Amino acid sequence: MNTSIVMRVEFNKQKGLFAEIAGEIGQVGGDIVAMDVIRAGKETTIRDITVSIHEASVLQITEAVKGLQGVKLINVSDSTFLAHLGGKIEIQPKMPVKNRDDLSKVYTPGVARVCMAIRDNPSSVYALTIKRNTVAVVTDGTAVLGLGDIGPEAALPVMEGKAMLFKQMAGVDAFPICLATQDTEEIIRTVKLLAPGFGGINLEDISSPRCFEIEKRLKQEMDIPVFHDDQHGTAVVLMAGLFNALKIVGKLTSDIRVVVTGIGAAGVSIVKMLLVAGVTDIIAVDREGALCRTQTYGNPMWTWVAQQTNPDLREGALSDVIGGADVFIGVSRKGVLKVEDIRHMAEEPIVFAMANPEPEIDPELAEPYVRVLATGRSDYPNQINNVLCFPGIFRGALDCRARTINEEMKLAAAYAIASVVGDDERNEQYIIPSVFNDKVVPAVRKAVVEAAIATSVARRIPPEYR
Ligand SMILES: NC(=O)C1=CN([C@@H]2O[C@H](COP(=O)(O)OP(=O)(O)OC[C@H]3O[C@@H](n4cnc5c(N)ncnc54)[C@H](O)[C@@H]3O)[C@@H](O)[C@H]2O)C=CC1
Ligand SMILES: CC(=O)C(=O)O
Ligand SMILES: [Mg+2]
Repeated sequence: MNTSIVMRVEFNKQKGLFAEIAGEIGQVGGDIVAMDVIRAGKETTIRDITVSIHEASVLQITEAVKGLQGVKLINVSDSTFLAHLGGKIEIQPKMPVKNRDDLSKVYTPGVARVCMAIRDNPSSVYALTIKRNTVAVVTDGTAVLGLGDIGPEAALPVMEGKAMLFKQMAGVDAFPICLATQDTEEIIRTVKLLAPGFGGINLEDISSPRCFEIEKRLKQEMDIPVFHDDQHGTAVVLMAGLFNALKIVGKLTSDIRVVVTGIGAAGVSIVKMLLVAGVTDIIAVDREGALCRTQTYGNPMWTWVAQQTNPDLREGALSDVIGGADVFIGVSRKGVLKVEDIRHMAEEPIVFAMANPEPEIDPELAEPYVRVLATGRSDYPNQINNVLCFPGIFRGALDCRARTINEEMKLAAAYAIASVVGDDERNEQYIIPSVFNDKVVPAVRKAVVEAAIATSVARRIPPEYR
């Protein structure tokens, strides 16, 4: 991914040094996009040079400029880091507190009457506080993006980012909560203790298999919606892309064979959604090869998946079981899928290579052999990213005060995302709407509310349905 950096340099004007600086920047793939003169002396000048450059080359470019004779590199600022200075979100009051009268309403003594009203009628907390619009984004920092166990502090920028997107895309007030524990029971207890202030819980970047137990228990033991984004957000968006890809190749969910590789947080949820959507021929593959009900596994989720899938009891590595598959779905790691594997798939293969940041196969290698290709990346068409799901799904769940987010609501969200791509727009390069398409959140919200009402998990009927 490219970033933009600003390099403040001082150099002698007379010696053609700027050309040398520009040359070095160009050598390492940097693109000068702006330049500001900060000080222009008789002999020397100080300039801010703004450069667009691949993130991986930032160090190289600074070393190259530092190494030039007669050039002093005063400072380098990276726009990505600048965007994070002091954090990315804040709390804003809804009204100013200008005088004693205001103060006595929003705080003591007036607030006491509101507190007692909630004590007497606990459900009025939804009407009289932020609870109706709040989501806790909870992590323990153990599976952050594709970075692994980097700890709760290092996870905070991602959780702030999620909170930002919740607000910008769906008006949801989300709070980043990074827990200093990896103990399943402690996480469950802590989230339950936090619940009074929240209308929903978005679990994020908690490693598998602990994430399954944590989510299951919280769903059982709390009456607000709990949603593990890496499992279900990914599965919902993947299904949306799959529905549209199948329309392009003219195949039905009931007729396809799907190979899912990487049976972790995302993979398990994807298998569950494929089953709910009517796919019967699924082969789940992890490091040890195809999961098969003839085997026993230490991971109870693998045992469950093995029992629900692989009807022909196939065994072996990915390359042994991919022959004849209509669809490959990867949520594992870079390089797992080979061109040879794709060549053994059925006609018009569909490949979702979603490992971040590097997909299961280099898109350029795969492209000549596939009919539809999707990745998790923003620099290729068909980006599968859970940001298409979580803002709208929580907007809908909060608006109808759903007690849970069930399979029907997830499937409805997937169809809603797919429907944003019109029949006349859909093609191999466009199976999934952009994350900035403003039709996505309203479509997902509507579908989720309707599914919640239909399955009797809504505790409030929004005005438009009364
Ligand atoms: N595009 C998107 O929206 C999303 C992409 N992802 C990506 O999907 C990947 C998996 O994420 P999670 O499910 O959260 O991680 P996870 O750690 O829970 O699961 C990964 C699974 O892949 C398996 N695996 C690793 N190497 C393998 C190999 N060579 N062959 C077969 N299986 C292998 C692991 O054993 C594990 O079961 C990551 O790269 C992540 O960044 C995850 C969520 C959203
Ligand atoms: C996108 C996301 O949530 C992840 O990669 O973990
Ligand atoms: Mg995540």
